[in-house]
Amino acid sequence: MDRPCPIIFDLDGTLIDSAPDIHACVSAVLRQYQIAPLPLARVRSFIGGGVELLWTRIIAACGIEPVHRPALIAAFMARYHDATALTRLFPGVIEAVGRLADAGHPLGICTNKPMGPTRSVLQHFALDRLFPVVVGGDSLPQRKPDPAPLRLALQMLGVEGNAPRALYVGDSEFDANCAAAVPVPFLIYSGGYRMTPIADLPHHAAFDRFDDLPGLVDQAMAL
Ligand SMILES: O=C(O)COP(=O)(O)O
Ligand SMILES: [Mg+2]
Repeated sequence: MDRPCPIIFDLDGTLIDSAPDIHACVSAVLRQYQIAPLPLARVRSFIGGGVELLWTRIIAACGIEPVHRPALIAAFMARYHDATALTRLFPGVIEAVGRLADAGHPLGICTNKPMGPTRSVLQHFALDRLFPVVVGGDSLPQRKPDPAPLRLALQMLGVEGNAPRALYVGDSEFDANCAAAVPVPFLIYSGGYRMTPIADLPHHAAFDRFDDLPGLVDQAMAL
């Protein structure tokens, strides 16, 4: 590698499979309100835009009176802030991220997940030491696909400029459109929570296995 390249990662659906924990927290809150739970796949399809959008979608899907929204979100956050029991790293994540860190690439996280649960889950998997920069869904008024959170993460890693030399790695429509708006090249992980075909999303390259990520990074940097 000639020069290190800052690499920012999305979290839910990219590094971690957190949908089972998010689903469990949602189900517990719905049960509290005597509302029938939604299947895991349905809740998974609602993840990506952060907690506010998640609950907008749940409220619409379950036909809940919008007046309950603040109480539902508060009850959800009380469970979500340290929900890690059902969350797993995607296969090969630790090895791939470790290799990129060892190669000297500055690493960061830009997620729409709020900072509380983000910090909990990074600590739980001992990933906090690998990611000196973390921007969460409540770090700024804007969330992905707005480019502001990713621009902030890049700035915190010392990257400046209108089309910075950096990479974003994510799984969803929110990530693809955010990276295109910055703009930075986007590497999409196919195993996450995306609902749109990869071909319909702006991206530089796609990967199915984290073992392939370090090689893809080298290729992207050679451009
Ligand atoms: O919490 C969400 O809805 C999405 O989080 P992500 O940005 O890490 O995918
Ligand atoms: Mg994601």
